[in-house]
Amino acid sequence: MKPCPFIAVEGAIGAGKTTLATMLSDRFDIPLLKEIVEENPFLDKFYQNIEEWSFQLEMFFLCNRYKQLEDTGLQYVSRHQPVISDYHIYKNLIFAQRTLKGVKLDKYRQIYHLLTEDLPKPNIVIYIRASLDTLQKRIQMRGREFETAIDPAYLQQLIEDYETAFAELAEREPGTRIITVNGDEMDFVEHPEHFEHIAAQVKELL
Ligand SMILES: Nc1ncnc2c1ncn2[C@@H]1O[C@H](COP(=O)(O)OP(=O)(O)O)[C@@H](O)[C@H]1O
Ligand SMILES: Nc1nc2c(ncn2[C@H]2C[C@H](O)[C@@H](COP(=O)(O)O)O2)c(=O)[nH]1
Repeated sequence: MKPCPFIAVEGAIGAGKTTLATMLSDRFDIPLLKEIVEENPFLDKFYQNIEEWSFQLEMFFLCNRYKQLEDTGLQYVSRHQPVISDYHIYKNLIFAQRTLKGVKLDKYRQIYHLLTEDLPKPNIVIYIRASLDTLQKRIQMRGREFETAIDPAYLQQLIEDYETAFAELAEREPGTRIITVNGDEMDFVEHPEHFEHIAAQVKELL
């Protein structure tokens, strides 16, 4: 018997996670867990001064996701009900390792491992890989005011961090099915056939 699907859609900022997760949720009638972004009180300040605000921001994301995934475990996973989210908890570490240093990073890592060790983990991960150019265009298209301050060098580093992190995840968790989507070529917003191609791969795993 196939395990009950817990699907996470991942990729760097603007890769299309929320868009694709929403489309898949609609297609397969699976409840969607969405990241809360607009109510985040630190994002604006963070992009103005990363060093000053990174610890507060990373802890805020970690605590929010912890609560959401704890609820997900109770509501869906432990009841063998499928669920899809537009993030994987692992992204906390990807970002924190880029934005924190020294003692703060050590403390954060300890808290991260403590909080996440018994959280439900996705068994299907859709990783949208996209170039800097694509991410910048999509971030601009989305038009969030605070993201106009994102430094292209930061975004490029995140792209590389994601690549390393997902290669590590594949090695560490061979049981997790990872579907990699070429986000530069797959325009699942404008081209229905591109979405169908992804949906067919997901359907095989359900
Ligand atoms: N594959 C795609 N092709 C074209 N536009 C896309 C694609 N994926 C997302 N978009 C657009 O890019 C913007 C960012 O997408 P979003 O899903 O919010 O990204 P993320 O959740 O990864 O940050 C949105 O305006 C969305 O409509
Ligand atoms: N420093 C961090 N920033 C994060 C984290 N998760 C999300 N974000 C930022 C990136 C975007 O500006 C915004 C929304 O994220 P999307 O990828 O959904 O566009 O929040 C994090 O853990 N740390």
